[in-house]
Amino acid sequence: MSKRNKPDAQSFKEAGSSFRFLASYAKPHGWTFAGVVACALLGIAADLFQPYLVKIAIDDNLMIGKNDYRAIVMICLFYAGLSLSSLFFSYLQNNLLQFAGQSIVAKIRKDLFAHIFKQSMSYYDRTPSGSLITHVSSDTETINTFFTQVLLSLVRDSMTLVFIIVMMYHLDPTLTLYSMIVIPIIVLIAVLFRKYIRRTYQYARTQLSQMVAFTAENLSGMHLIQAFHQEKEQMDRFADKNMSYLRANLREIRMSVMFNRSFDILGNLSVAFITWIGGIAVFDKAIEFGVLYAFITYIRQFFQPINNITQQWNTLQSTTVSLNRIWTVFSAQPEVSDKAPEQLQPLPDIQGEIHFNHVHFGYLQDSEVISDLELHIRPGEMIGIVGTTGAGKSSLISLLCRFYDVQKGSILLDGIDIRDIAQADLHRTIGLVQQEPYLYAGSILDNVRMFDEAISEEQVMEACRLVGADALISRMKDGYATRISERGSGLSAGERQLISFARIIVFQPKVLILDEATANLDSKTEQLIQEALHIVAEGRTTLVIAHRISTIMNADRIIVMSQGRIVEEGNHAELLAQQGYYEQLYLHSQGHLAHAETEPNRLSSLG
Ligand SMILES: Nc1ncnc2c1ncn2[C@@H]1O[C@H](COP(=O)(O)OP(=O)(O)OP(=O)(O)O)[C@@H](O)[C@H]1O
Repeated sequence: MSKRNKPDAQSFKEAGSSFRFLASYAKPHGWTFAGVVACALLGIAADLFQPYLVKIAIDDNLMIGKNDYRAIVMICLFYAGLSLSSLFFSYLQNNLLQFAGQSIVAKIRKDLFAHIFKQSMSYYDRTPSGSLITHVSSDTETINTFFTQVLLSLVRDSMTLVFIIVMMYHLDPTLTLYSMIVIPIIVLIAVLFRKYIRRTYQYARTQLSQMVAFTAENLSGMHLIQAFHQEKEQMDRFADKNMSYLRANLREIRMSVMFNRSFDILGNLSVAFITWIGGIAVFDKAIEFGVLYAFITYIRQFFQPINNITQQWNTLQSTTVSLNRIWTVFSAQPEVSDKAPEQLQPLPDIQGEIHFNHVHFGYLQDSEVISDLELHIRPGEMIGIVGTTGAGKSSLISLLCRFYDVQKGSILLDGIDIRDIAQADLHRTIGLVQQEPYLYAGSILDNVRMFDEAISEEQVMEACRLVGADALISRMKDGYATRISERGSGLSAGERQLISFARIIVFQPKVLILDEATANLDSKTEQLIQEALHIVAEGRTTLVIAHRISTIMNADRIIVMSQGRIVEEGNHAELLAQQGYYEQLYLHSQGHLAHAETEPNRLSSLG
């Protein structure tokens, strides 16, 4: 075995941990599994007693010319009874196992979804959403197959094997020993194929997950793809991935077929071998004919469970792979987490004072995007944030929302370090409106109150009236009950924005953040949004990131950022008077490009 393929202690440890994790989910269903084992035992006994009944009929009746019709009829009735009981127990066993398997998987899926939700933004930065979809959907489904197929086969078929060996030994120990010659060959074939099947299976799963991830990414970026006429390129890339998955699947199937056929051949050879050895024994009168008949029936039945167990090998491989992937998700600890409850500070009546206290932050080690940033915001103040692309404006907001933790320095809300506040409390205090507000598939009413039934329809209508969205909602076919589809398609950018403003009014956060909220709007809609913004910002500390200077011209204070630092600060008039970067941005936004270009390009040379 090459060094690369050698399972190291770590991989055994991981497989052990993930199966222990699965066992913890299976534990509450212990009694159901006990029921499954009991049903399997009774079903197998009913099955395996049947050849023995025929042996009794042959050796104790037919072969000795007893001609006891009553005994033959009784044997036949008993035989039929055993068949029916076997059917009944197998039905019961399947149902119990399905119940346990489905319940376990539903619980894992629920916990997995909750665990993914707990992760910090950095986790989503490095984990493609497509792979998370695969974990929640198909990986959990594989675990279900493990319970309903693999476990069923392991329980039922391994018990069948033991029963058959016991019955064969009872009939004739010598023939049993001859039959057992095949066992080392079976082990050899299993070991030989094991390594290859595992590798091909893992490869196929990786191809599938790449294809799903690619599909998910394309669906979320569909606007961009169509706008840039990227359909053909994306189709070609998809076709490549699809083809790789097809090839990987075919390779895996080829391996499985070879594996299964090897067992069939082995089974047929064993029957021929036993017929030969057993036939000689019958000629020599060493055994009775009925014994040989029962023996051949058992040896045929002997290969069935072995074949079943080995057929489950693929599923076992896939379960290991899926389980490891799910386990990896469960092992991920959120980088941003709440302190112990006793260390958390309660949020009293928040005033909305914010202090960025010499904050340093970078997404990657040794690459700061916020450098020693110091900013003090008074309660109720409206702050405009402008700056060049990549200056760190959105990162600053992400830090305030605690999507990431600062690396040095601190952020204080009313004097409390936000790391000492429960995230749920912090997020209730801060309202975030983004350039593309997220809307759920549902009614307008539910979108404004975010499915919180405690918020009445009147409150929602009042909020919409305040931000000027009421008139447009009333014009819609079903008013507030109008259903909007995923991400709010069917509504204009301005309408989506107004709905997200109404949300702010309803949830009453003390701090309001608008991240480029008016960037996508035409000037008429922007005017509408500006008016709504003034209403929404009333009595709240407000931070507005804007590309258009017009959005923040009236802010109490404007900060200009570049390369993670504040380079200018003041109100609109003060900043213009400084004739610095702000003035340049202002001239750009006013369309005075010619003037701006005569100036040295100070914005891009900042830092
Ligand atoms: N999730 C992320 N992972 C790694 N780097 C990031 C991430 N988000 C932003 N950055 C980088 O951090 C820097 C600051 O980005 P940020 O989005 O804060 O700038 P910005 O001022 O909001 O820019 P824009 O006006 O273009 O939105 C940029 O260099 C950007 O590439």
